[in-house]
Amino acid sequence: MARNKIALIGAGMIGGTLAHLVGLKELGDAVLFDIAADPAKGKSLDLMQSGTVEGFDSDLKGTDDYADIAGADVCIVTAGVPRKPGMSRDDLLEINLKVMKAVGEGIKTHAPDAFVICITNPLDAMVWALREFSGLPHEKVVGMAGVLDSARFRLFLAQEFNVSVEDVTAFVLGGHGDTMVPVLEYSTVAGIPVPDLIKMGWSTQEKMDAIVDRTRKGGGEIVGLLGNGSAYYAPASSAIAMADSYLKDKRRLLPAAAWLSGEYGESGMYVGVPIVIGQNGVEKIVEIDLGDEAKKNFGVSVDAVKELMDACKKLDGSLG
Ligand SMILES: NC(=O)c1ccc[n+]([C@@H]2O[C@H](COP(=O)([O-])OP(=O)(O)OC[C@H]3O[C@@H](n4cnc5c(N)ncnc54)[C@H](O)[C@@H]3O)[C@@H](O)[C@H]2O)c1
Ligand SMILES: O=C(O)C[C@H](O)C(=O)O
Repeated sequence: MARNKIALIGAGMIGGTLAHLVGLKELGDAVLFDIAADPAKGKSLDLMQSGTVEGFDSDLKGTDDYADIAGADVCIVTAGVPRKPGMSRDDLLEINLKVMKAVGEGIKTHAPDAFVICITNPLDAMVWALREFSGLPHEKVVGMAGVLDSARFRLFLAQEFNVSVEDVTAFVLGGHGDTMVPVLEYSTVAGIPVPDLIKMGWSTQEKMDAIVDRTRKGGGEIVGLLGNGSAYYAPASSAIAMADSYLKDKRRLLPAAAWLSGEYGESGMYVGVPIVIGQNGVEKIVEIDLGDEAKKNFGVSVDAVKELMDACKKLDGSLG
């Protein structure tokens, strides 16, 4: 049986970490595509040499030739630039939109059957633009952010309740920006809803509010500490969880930016919602019943994404 082929478009900090996880988890072979070919080739060699020690046989190839991604089962897109301290993700829009055009056309020509996971920021507008430029079916193009934001939310909740992260479930919905919506009423410890845990005296609403706030600012906290670039370990793990669900038809229910056509009262846009990922890509969009506050916050977040889409349309007439 042929191995899976995973194309990593962008071989920077997340791209390299993705390639390492592909090897360590024996998910298949990977192509590391980057406009900077030599660093991509160097990273690939270094990673394959780590495979000698770790005992994985993935073929990892660095390249700047789109022809090398032909036949990819999955493309994970991190090409572009990350933010620096003091910047918002939205400040990356103009430069990364141009990158999405080149990447979308490359995927359209060379890997039109792939399941595409976009990571590049500002995420919801970039995955929308990437889908437009690539012309791939909407159910085969998704954005990674919700798994990462929810992972942060789960970690902070696990630390507050002093329990294993394994037992904490939580959703962050909406756009991947300052308006994202961590949903406390759907967060649980081993199935016990967080609001019930507060009633039981395990924590307080004030502490939960602080955790929600820290989650919303979770990317910026790391950008500030790193000083030059943004998070990459957790983003890579999050995208691999999505790729794994697709490749193994696991049908995991994960929050991700997906194309809406009527769900949550919205159409013609990408935003973070719970989806089931299986062999066909987005198998289902799950419409959970949001409380009044979460619904209002989700609306604010949707409007913020729409503003970014409008900005993209002004910058590139073909998106009109
Ligand atoms: N969605 C999320 O949750 C999330 C999380 C973390 C980072 N990000 C975003 O992911 C992106 C990548 O982050 P990173 O830390 O890997 O950055 P990085 O700078 O380390 O890597 C980006 C790579 O893209 C390459 N590149 C630039 N233009 C290209 C093009 N036209 N074609 C191919 N490659 C190109 C660069 O040479 C570089 O190697 C950033 O936009 C960042 O904001 C998103
Ligand atoms: O914060 C960033 O700029 C990177 C990413 O979106 C994150 O949330 O870590």
